[in-house]
Amino acid sequence: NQTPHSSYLRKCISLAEQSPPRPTNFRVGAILLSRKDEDPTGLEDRILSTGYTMELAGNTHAEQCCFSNFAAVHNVPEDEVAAVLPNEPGRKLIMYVTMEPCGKRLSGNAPCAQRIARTREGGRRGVHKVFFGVKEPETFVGESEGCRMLSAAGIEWEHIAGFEKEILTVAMAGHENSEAEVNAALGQGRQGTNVD
Ligand SMILES: Nc1nc(=O)c(N)c(NC[C@H](O)[C@H](O)[C@H](O)COP(=O)(O)O)[nH]1
Ligand SMILES: [Zn+2]
Repeated sequence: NQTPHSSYLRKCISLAEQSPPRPTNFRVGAILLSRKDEDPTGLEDRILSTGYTMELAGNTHAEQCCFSNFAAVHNVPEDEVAAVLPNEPGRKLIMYVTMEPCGKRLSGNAPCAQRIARTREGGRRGVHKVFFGVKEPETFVGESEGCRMLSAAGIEWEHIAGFEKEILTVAMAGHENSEAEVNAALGQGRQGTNVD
């Protein structure tokens, strides 16, 4: 199967490993790219931006940094990124994230599913699909709402199995008893399901 998902998730894990460990969030990595329609191999992908948790100042999430970095290159603030994202016929915007985009944040900051949904403002196609390696564990906000919010915004999502333990180990490295938390999250039985 010549899908590029595994190599992108491995790249996202490397990004997540650059995130400073904290007990109050997860270390996550994200990639934004443009993919040619009908190109399952991803050989014609164009990487647009990357991000990892707390890459940028403040309590920032990987997906948020991914958009902020792209917006900065185009001299607009992150909340105007929709206007500068490519909107080309024959190509679609795709995101790879180690973890399901958050639907709620304990800090109250705008969740990433909302930021992703906002890329479709102004009738632009915005992000078409999000691939992630794990559902968000229930550590902070209980049952995650991210996938439901993406679906509600007409954005497809898909869980790519096979990297759960690795992704969770990186994500929870700053947590107390992280090993036990990783195993609990793996056992939650929510990993590996494609239904939200
Ligand atoms: N998809 C995703 N990318 C991230 O970069 C990140 N850190 C999380 N983490 C989700 C988790 O639910 C929140 O980190 C907590 O709810 C605390 O909220 P804050 O991060 O302080 O806003 N999720
Ligand atoms: Zn988030």
